[in-house]
Amino acid sequence: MHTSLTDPPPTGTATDPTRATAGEEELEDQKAAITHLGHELRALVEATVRTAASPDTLHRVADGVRAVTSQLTGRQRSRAEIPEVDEFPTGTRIYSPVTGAGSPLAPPVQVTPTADGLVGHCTPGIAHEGPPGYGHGGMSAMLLDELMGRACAAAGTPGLTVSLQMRYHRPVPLETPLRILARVTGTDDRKIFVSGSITTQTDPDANLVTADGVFIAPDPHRTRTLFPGLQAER
Ligand SMILES: CCCCCCCC(=O)SCCNC(=O)CCNC(=O)[C@H](O)C(C)(C)COP(=O)(O)OP(=O)(O)OC[C@H]1O[C@@H](n2cnc3c(N)ncnc32)[C@H](O)[C@@H]1OP(=O)(O)O
Repeated sequence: MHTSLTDPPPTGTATDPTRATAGEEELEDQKAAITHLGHELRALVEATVRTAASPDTLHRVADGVRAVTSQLTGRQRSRAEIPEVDEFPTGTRIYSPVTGAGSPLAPPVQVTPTADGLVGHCTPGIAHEGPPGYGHGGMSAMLLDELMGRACAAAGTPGLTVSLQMRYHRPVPLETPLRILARVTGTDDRKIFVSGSITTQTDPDANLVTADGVFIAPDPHRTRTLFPGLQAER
């Protein structure tokens, strides 16, 4: 299972049963619309980094994009605000630059639980290029950081990365379905030890990138200072 830029736009996302309120239908509509826009923006980003269009065309498109951007008016989300459609810290983050269906930066990774952690699937495009034809090393770190962080939350203890040790074994091919694994390997008080790997889906035994990370569950007394959006909305 993976998504690519050529897939049709996905519709909607999983429903959080704790949100069975009068606004649920509106939230689902909002998620579907955010997902639709994210899909089109990812296609724009990919077309932008692949095109060989003339300067005239690029200027014309840039003016068109500016006109489109100016339509996204009205209230803007503040820095610490958690979108109403999110299920922070354990579920969907719709604008995540890794998994967010609404983010033009995200491949986006589809995450599924496994027996002992999480598996992610995605197909990065040329927009995520480092060496010609291969993924950017920072992109691999971002994929693993997110999946490993989510593995902490899935194991019951959301945490923040304090250390991420990366090992790049082979270049990560672009436009190739990838598999990202993450699992918690141990805990010590607030410290959570996590490992992760990236392979292609067709050759899951050949590690391209591996990582070991330490995550820290924030001191419960400081969580609301770190994330004031939780205080306001949850
Ligand atoms: C919803 C899922 C989303 C997933 C997103 C992906 C994850 C992310 O990208 S998170 C963003 C990147 N990370 C950050 O911004 C974190 C920045 N760091 C911090 O804010 C703080 O270090 C914080 C809040 C995590 C911990 O601070 P604090 O509560 O003061 O912890 P502190 O008392 O210093 O350390 C706790 C323990 O961790 C240990 N520790 C701290 N840093 C490290 C480290 N780099 N390596 C190993 N151990 C460490 C300490 O030694 C201490 O251990 P012990 O209790 O045995 O002495």
